[in-house]
Amino acid sequence: MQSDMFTALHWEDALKQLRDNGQLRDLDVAIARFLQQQCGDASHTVLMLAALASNQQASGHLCIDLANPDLEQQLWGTSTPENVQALLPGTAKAWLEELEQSPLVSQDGSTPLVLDNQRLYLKRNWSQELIVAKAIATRLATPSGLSAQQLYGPLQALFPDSGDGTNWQQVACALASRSGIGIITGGPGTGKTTTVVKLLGLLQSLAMEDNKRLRIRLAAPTGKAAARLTESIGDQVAALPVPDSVRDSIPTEVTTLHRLLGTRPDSRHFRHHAHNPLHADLVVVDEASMIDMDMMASLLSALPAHARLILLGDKDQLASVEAGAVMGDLCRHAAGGHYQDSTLEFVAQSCGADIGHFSEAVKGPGTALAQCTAMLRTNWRSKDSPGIGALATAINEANLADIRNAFKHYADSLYRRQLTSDTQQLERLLVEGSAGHDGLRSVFTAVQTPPHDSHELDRWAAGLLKQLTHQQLLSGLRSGPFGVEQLNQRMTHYLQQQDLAPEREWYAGRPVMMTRNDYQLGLMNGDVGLTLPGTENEHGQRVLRVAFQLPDGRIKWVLPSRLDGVETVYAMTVHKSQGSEFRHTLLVLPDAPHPLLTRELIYTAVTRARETFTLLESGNSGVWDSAVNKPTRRASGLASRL
Ligand SMILES: Nc1ncnc2c1ncn2[C@@H]1O[C@H](COP(=O)(O)OP(=O)(O)OP(=O)(O)O)[C@@H](O)[C@H]1O
Repeated sequence: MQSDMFTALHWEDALKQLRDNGQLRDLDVAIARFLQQQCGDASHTVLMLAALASNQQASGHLCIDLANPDLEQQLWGTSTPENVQALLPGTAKAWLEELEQSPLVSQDGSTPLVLDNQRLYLKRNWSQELIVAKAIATRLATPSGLSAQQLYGPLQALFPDSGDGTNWQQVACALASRSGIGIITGGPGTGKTTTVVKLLGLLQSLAMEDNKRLRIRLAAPTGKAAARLTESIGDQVAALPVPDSVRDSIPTEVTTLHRLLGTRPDSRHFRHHAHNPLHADLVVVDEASMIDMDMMASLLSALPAHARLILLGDKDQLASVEAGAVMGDLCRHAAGGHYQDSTLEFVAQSCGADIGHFSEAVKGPGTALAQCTAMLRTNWRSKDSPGIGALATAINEANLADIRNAFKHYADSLYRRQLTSDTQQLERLLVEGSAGHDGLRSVFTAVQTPPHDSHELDRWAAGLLKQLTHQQLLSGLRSGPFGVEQLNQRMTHYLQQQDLAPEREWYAGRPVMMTRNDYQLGLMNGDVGLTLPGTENEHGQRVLRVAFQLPDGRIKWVLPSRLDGVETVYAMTVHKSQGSEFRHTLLVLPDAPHPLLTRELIYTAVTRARETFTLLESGNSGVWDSAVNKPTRRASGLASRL
């Protein structure tokens, strides 16, 4: 029995078995077959590892980290095949030796597989990681030419009330002014937008004093995130204590990264790249945790050498959907500071902050990257809803006792409900509203009475789209009884039972989400629209159209027949909710732990809530606890390269 198990299967049979088990995709199998054709005597181990390296991308990994003590977990997740030794015989040490001997593997990217520092990459992933690491290192090594003395006066003017403690926003501005890259991380409401607006004021003022004018571009990974930043940035720019000429030269329009780089129909290549760089001197990207390695490589390649890059985001949020955890890798040590003496001195001189006031930061021999990274630590918005902030902090610290206390202590903003056998309990919460927020009934009532004046339609639609964000149900999963697919079906059915929605695919009040980018329509994957009666046709009938809000705030009306990549969105995955905020967020958990339910996922769900958060548990509290105790680990070499 034992010897049978240890007899290696033929590589094709092993691949087939793993594909049949759902542990490899067709694409992964195709890659192994292609490599076998390239190199007839490729070993079983190399072909299997190639297929698994390809498959790792589906879990967000860039490579197989053969030195990872949890390698088995990385390769197989929670279901290591019983005959694993027959599928992939040997140990990581033996695999490394075989890989080193293989003509398909090199260290310099001259082969389809790359082995770099005990990490096995498909060449494309390795190249992207290298582009990102090199571009960041070059920017880190490029001093901005701005001295602490030059920064002092403007920083005092921009932060007049710094008080005695360390003003991390001011420090962030100083550090981001120092080299070709600045990274500002912080939880919701910590003032990332406020800080970056002041930073733009600072850098533009200094440039204009020098008779230059920075070409500034603002971007975010999704349309929704771009729209949200557009909404919040305008007022802040208007309030900047800088001369009008400086204020007027700071843009308030935020575009998506895809639009910034210039998508081309039917091509995955962008219009802007290393040989046709962006026309910009300063690029700010918000919600940077959503940027995957592929996009980061494209962005950095398209930046002209002199242009400064500022990344804003929350390092604790879910990593990007596609492979890589760039923001997490870049901010790995942000909480500790790790500032070198020269950095502390620069901050002391530019911010006028006594070194003693800087004691929150851990002084130490941090990397060059740490010297231009700042973490904002005070949640200014949570003054209105301190419960959300307390819960988010307790989740990040994986402190189950603090989590329980937060629910107890902030019982007016944090709710924990057990879903009972009453199967329509959840539907009622969403339709009638809960925790003091209106539900969908109010939206469905309002959509029945469009304004008579067609000029008012846009404003009406904008108001309803906003109303839709009062309350949002989130799930970490797509499938299963508490996955968004079934939740959306249940909601549709309930609305029909309540006579709020007719039994038709398209009806007034149906919220939909784009599931792919439609460049012709200018709508991006994740954009949410609301189906509404639009203008009257020649027969006096109102034709249904779907209203989307564009990043610049305008309303775009689209006929349902023009939309082929959309789905109903009464419930949304936590992944898709990134970049959005809702007054009341409800997170529903399945009745058993699931590999996709991680600490970052529930942190992201909780921090989507502006005012109140409701946890809906269909099983016992173990599901939530196990998610809190499961941080995401994505294999990548970016952090160690930097
Ligand atoms: N230093 C400060 N003092 C007082 N209020 C502040 C300060 N910084 C920011 N705020 C206020 O806190 C709120 C949140 O700030 P801001 O929008 O800049 O945070 P953010 O980190 O970009 O938030 P998010 O990404 O969650 O939207 C705003 O109302 C802002 O005016």
